[in-house]
Formats: sequence, C-alpha cells, structure tokens
Amino acid sequence: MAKQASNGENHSAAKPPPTPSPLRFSKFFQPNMRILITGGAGFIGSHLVDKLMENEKNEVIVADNFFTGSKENLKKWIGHPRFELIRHDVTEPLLVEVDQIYHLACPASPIFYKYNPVKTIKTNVIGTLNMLGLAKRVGARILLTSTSEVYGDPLVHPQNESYWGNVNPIGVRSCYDEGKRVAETLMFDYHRQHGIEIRVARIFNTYGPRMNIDDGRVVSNFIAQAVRGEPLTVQSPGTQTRSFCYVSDMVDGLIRLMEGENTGPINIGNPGEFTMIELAETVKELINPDVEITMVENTPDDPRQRKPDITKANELLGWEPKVKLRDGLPLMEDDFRQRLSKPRKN
Ligand SMILES: NC(=O)c1ccc[n+]([C@@H]2O[C@H](COP(=O)([O-])OP(=O)(O)OC[C@H]3O[C@@H](n4cnc5c(N)ncnc54)[C@H](O)[C@@H]3O)[C@@H](O)[C@H]2O)c1
Ligand SMILES: O=C(O)[C@H]1O[C@H](OP(=O)(O)OP(=O)(O)OC[C@H]2O[C@@H](n3ccc(=O)[nH]c3=O)[C@H](O)[C@@H]2O)[C@H](O)[C@@H](O)[C@@H]1O
Repeated sequence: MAKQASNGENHSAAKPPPTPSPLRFSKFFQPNMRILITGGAGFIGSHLVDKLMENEKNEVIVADNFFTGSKENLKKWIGHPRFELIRHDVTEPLLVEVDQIYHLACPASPIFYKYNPVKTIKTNVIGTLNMLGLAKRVGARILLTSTSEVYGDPLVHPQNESYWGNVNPIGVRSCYDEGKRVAETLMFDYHRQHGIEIRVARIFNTYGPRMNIDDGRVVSNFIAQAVRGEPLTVQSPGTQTRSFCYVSDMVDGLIRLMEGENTGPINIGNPGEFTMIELAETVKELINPDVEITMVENTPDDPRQRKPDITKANELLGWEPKVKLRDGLPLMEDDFRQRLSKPRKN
C-alpha cells in the first residue's frame, strides 16, 4: 500500500489509494513515469514540461485547450517520442493512462479569467472533478496549482497556510479565487473519501519568459511597456504589494511537492515584497530609464498586500527561491525583446 502523505493535520479517515493501472503490471511495462500536465501549453506549464522532459524516464502528455496557452511554447517537444500534445478542454472527461497529473489548466491572468467567468468556474470545478476522476480511475497522484488568491484581500500578513482567507464570494474575481477554493476542497474530499494521493500548491505571483506579451499581469505589462517605450501603467493606489517568484524556482518547488510526502497546501512563492510603484521604478531603472510611470484606475477587489510565509515549503520540501527580482527581470526582458523584435540599443 502506498504511503499516505501528510499536511501535518489528522487525515486518519483517509482510505488507501486505489491500485495503479493494470498496464503497470503488463509484461510490456517500461519503468517510465507517464505524466499528464493539464494547461501545459501555458506559461508555467511549458516550463514544467521542459524540466520534466530532461529526465529520460519521463513521458509527458499535455492536455490544453489553447485558451491562453500556445503550441509555440512547446514547439521544441512536438514530434519527440516521449511527448504528446492533446487539444482537450478539461471540462470534458479525459481517458489516458498516467502515473502523475499536474493539474494547471485554468486562465490565470485577471483579464482572461474575468473574460468568461462562468467558463473559469467550470474549469476550476468541473475540470478539477474530471482530473480527480481520472486520478481515481488510474491510481495517479495529482497536484493542483492553487493560488495565493485563496487568501483574498488578506487580513494576515505574511500569509501562512493556516489562514482561511478574506474572499468576496460574489465579486468579479470570485470565479477564480472561489473556483480555486472549491478545487482545493475537491482535492481534499477525494483524498479523504477515495484515498487519492493529492498535492496542493498555493502559487504566488510568478513571472518569467513566455508570459503572453499582452497577458495583462503586472510584470509582463511593465516589461512590454518598457521595451516598447510606453508609460508604465501603475494601477492606483500603487502602494498595493506583491511578491514575485521567478518561473524556474516555481517549477523546482512544484516538482519537489509532487515527489515529496506532504499533501499541502503549501505556499510556493518568493517572499521579497514590492509595491507596484517600486516594481515600476525597478523596471524603469533596469530596462528603460526614459519611460514615464503613470497612475491608472484599478479594478475591484484588488488585494492590497500579498507575501508568502514559506516556512512550510522550506521545512517540508527543502525549497526556497534562488532568483531575485533584479536578476529575473533582465532574463524576461531578453525574451520580450526577441518576441517584440526590439533588440537592445548598445
Ligand atoms: N502565474 C502565476 O502567477 C500563478 C499564480 C497562482 C496560480 N497560478 C496557477 O498556475 C496555473 C498556470 O498558470 P499560468 O500563469 O501558466 O497561466 P497560463 O494562462 O499561461 O496557463 C494556463 C493554461 O491552461 C490552459 N487552459 C485554460 N483553460 C483550460 C481548459 N478549460 N482546458 C484545458 N486547458 C485550459 C490555457 O490554454 C493555458 O495553456 C493556473 O492554474 C493558475 O491558476 C499561476
Ligand atoms: O499569484 C497569485 O496568486 C495570483 O496573482 C495574480 O493576480 P494579481 O496579483 O492580481 O496579478 P496582476 O494582474 O499581475 O496584478 C498585480 C498588481 O499589479 C497591479 N497592476 C497590474 C497591471 C498593470 O498594468 N499595472 C498594475 O499596477 C494590479 O492592480 C495588482 O495590484 C495572477 O493573475 C493570478 O493568476 C494568480 O493566481
């Protein structure tokens, strides 16, 4: 019987996990790990694919509906014998035989998740139910990429995993933050009721190459604006804070969580905290000192502060972020300059 993971709380009612797929016992079985990544054509997902494909024992299957992701992000793997790409919407059931599921599928930028909020809810709830059903059928371990948005506009700072959050259930962000909260509930109910091996990561603002140029999130907006020579749009009041994690650190944390023995939820993020004005000033200094910083209107329910307490990730996964914001921004600038055809002036 597989060892039960722990989040430090009492889940003694958890049933043992179902036995793995009979294919694992077939005489043709290769000792490879077959891994499904939903949302693998997106920003974080495609970096996760790159890292998992480095291990020759891994076979990777990506299922993505290309709403915010693209084949371009995966072009180096298309045609590779250990890689498969499926156009699939997770709100529909998926029948594949896998050992692990990284469940990332969900639009992440506020402009995209608010574009079709009902679809965002369906993706979080029905999509997560479908992936849990798949995990149950084949005995796979499943990791959900939840979010710091489950803490809402937090009244506890920095946020640790035991904080239950301050979320508006009927606001314009609810499709995403309440959707992820239900997704977490489903994960733990499948764990307790069916013995599914689960992992829940609460990801804090992540940035890096391959973010959509017009993604709408703050780091990609400021870098695209600086490279184009346009004003950096700080949404008022500009004193709101975020903590930014470079994508390679994030991928390392997600893999450690999947491979470790703890269910989570575990915060994965970089505790370096910046106001949006500080971020704009840093981008201006590093990328284009000639651009202006302009104040624009904000959107409703924007969290006023956000910073992860990563004690748990540190103690349970031996994880901490390595890339500082000042080192990560130039790496992202290179990628944006290339895609925008705006080389550096010497
Ligand atoms: N980037 C961050 O700062 C951040 C922070 C917290 C949580 N997360 C979570 O991490 C995951 C990945 O985020 P990202 O930044 O890479 O976003 P992204 O938008 O780049 O990637 C999401 C991917 O999911 C796909 N997708 C969306 N709906 C789908 C559906 N119904 N069926 C199949 N595929 C679908 C998209 O096409 C895209 O490829 C998301 O679950 C997000 O909620 C990200
Ligand atoms: O990390 C998280 O948990 C969540 O964080 C983000 O949500 P948010 O922090 O609102 O991300 P942004 O849209 O990048 O906004 C960050 C801050 O920058 C500000 N902002 C945004 C864009 C801009 O051009 N200017 C600007 O000042 C916003 O008002 C906000 O205060 C992501 O979009 C979610 O996918 C993710 O789940």
